[in-house]
Amino acid sequence: MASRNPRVTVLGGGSWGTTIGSLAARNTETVLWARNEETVTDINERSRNSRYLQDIPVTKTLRATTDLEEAVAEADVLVLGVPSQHSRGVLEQVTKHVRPWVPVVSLVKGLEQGSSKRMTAIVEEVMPGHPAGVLAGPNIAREVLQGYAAAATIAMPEHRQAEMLQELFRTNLFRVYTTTDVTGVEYAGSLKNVYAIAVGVGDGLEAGDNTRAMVITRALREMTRLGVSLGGDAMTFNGLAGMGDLIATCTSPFSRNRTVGVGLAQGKSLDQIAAEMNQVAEGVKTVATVMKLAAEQGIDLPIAREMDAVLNHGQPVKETYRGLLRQAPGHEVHGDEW
Ligand SMILES: NC(=O)C1=CN([C@@H]2O[C@H](COP(=O)(O)OP(=O)(O)OC[C@H]3O[C@@H](n4cnc5c(N)ncnc54)[C@H](O)[C@@H]3O)[C@@H](O)[C@H]2O)C=CC1
Ligand SMILES: O=C(CO)COP(=O)(O)O
Repeated sequence: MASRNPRVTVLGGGSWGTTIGSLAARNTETVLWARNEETVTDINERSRNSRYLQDIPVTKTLRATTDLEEAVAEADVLVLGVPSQHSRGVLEQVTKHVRPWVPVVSLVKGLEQGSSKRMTAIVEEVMPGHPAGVLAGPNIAREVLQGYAAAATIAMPEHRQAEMLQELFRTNLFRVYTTTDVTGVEYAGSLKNVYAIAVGVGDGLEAGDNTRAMVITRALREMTRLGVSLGGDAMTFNGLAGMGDLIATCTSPFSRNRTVGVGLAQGKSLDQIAAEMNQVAEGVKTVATVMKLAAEQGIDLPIAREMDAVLNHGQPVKETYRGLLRQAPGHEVHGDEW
């Protein structure tokens, strides 16, 4: 890393890219690349991103630009903050302008449709030689930006690099832990969205607090079974990126994924929900990929399967919990049942 203060460049001017940019700008020089001119002007002139984060102020020194080449050419650290289905395209645009040793930290909680790849695998493909990692945890953007205490974990293949990057993102109120389990953190972050939709469906059907706790707990088991079989560490799923984020996303009224589930239970169509929200809910597209990965691993994921049936195969939402309750429970820890 450079001897001057490292420059962080965040790609993506949505709610989370802006929030992470704001945190990093407290510690070091930070540039945010957004494609929307109004967002750039809003950040540069008013220290706001009102489109995504209403009137919550961002750090005054955070600078934004629509010029991708200018944003990345001098970067010492690249942060990927665009939704999963657009990440490859953005990385392809930036790769020729970035210096070869620059690490890439993904904020993305989704998998690429078709290839089923995690974002760090895409970085390795599109930007070979760049160290690739991920920052994830229970981090509802607006709460972090408002300054409520929160924590996340940064995963890099080399622990020393995770420790260096930790310093760029942490503040008194945003605690950044380190790990080398990139695979586990990425799968945990992506999988929890699918289960937040399931919990939203339960909440929308007014199924009650015990049901919510049951689904969250059994969801964690499903996430862990798939994530471990794909190479993640089981302990990661019990940590901030797993259990922590599952709790936040399944219970927060601000979660977009949970909101999708609530909307479906209220009889809204996916198009209607997407139009009302105007933000990404990664779990909607992740569920089919998760089913594909589970089939390849020979693992049954009953809760995810019900969400796939609702989202992709026209199953009426009211059938969801009926379907699950028909299954007999097995061994709590070792069983394959939900
Ligand atoms: N919002 C949150 O609380 C958190 C979000 N995340 C994850 O961060 C990632 C980004 O999500 P958000 O910022 O919340 O999304 P968002 O919906 O708030 O914003 C997405 C941003 O990406 C931009 N974008 C979309 N396609 C693009 C393209 N082809 N080129 C350039 N820019 C493009 C949009 O213009 C928008 O600025 C997602 O994977 C999400 O799961 C992770 C932690 C917290
Ligand atoms: O990842 C998040 C919180 O950690 C944000 O969740 P949603 O995308 O469901 O809003």
